[in-house]
Amino acid sequence: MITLNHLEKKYADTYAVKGLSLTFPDASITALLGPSGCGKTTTLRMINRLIEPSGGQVLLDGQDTARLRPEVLRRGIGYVIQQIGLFPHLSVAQNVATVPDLLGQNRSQTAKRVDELLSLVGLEPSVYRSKRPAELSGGQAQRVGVARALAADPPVLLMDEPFGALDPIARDEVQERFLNIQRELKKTVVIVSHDIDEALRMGDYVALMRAGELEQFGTPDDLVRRPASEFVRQFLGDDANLRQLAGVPVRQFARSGEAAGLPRIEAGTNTRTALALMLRAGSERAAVWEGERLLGVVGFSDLTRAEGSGVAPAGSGAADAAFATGSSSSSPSSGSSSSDSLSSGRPG
Ligand SMILES: Nc1ncnc2c1ncn2[C@@H]1O[C@H](COP(=O)(O)OP(=O)(O)OP(=O)(O)O)[C@@H](O)[C@H]1O
Repeated sequence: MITLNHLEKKYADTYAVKGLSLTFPDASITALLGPSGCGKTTTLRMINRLIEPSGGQVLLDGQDTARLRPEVLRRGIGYVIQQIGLFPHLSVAQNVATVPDLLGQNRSQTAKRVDELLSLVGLEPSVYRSKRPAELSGGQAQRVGVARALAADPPVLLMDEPFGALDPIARDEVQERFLNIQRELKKTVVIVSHDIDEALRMGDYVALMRAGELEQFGTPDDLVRRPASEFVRQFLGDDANLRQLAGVPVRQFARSGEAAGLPRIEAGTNTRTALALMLRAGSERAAVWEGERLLGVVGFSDLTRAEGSGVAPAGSGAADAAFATGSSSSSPSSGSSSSDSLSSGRPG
């Protein structure tokens, strides 16, 4: 658990971060969100002591990080940044293995782990392990960066706009992959973002900052439905409900029911996309699968009446708007069934 205790950073007579007290819950993703210059990166870099605080404390599992040697501290903290900084002269595999190699870990075990991690981030090891960074696309390089940060198996992962350089489609995919990885690895993750969609989608919790201070901490639902101030409401914008719906995986709506013959939908598919896919398939219900495991079924009306779930408030229009992003000319009961479009909707 990471706790910030009246954390401060002052440059000359201006505070970049001021009196920040906040706990990042274990095994969860917390998004640090806020306008440019509000102190997100400074906060993140005070956690791994790339920036030394001017006041206050960072506690890691109750221990004051100021008392640890920075290099010892950083061994337990992965760090992913937008400019990934892969070593150009090393292969992808060597880049991922940087920390395990530094720590003198067993070579063959490391090689196995590197392959596992490359597969996890969606890079086929046999294709990518020998490539040089210059041969990768931006998105592939960022995946290698994530794999490298995970290679040392740190309990804590700090990510500073890790997907910022990606185009929207690639970003969607890498975010989804990361969420899948996180469901398995359950790291304590702090992710800096100024992208509201990303924060609402990725964050189990969101810490919204303003001018170096904390404006609100809560679940995405808290911020969207119970904004603590006019600033929060305005920052999230009028379409916050719709955005949140876009960030909610359809697994949240899966319930027991007869799944035989229903088109398949991957559990990680976001609700807005799920609605569009069901429309396209002309099916009012779909079976929700998590890989090989059937989670249950979901009905069109469950998604369009998301208000009951605490996802979108009644009368928000969120569900209607989500509906319209699909195929607005067809109705759920029209059109031919195409389970292919459902099952190929999103990587599981
Ligand atoms: N080395 C420095 N010297 C002086 N001021 C600094 C320094 N580093 C950051 N600042 C100031 O501290 C404030 C917070 O910066 P920080 O980079 O943490 O913001 P941010 O929220 O991450 O912004 P962005 O989203 O634009 O990256 C800014 O006003 C910035 O100008």
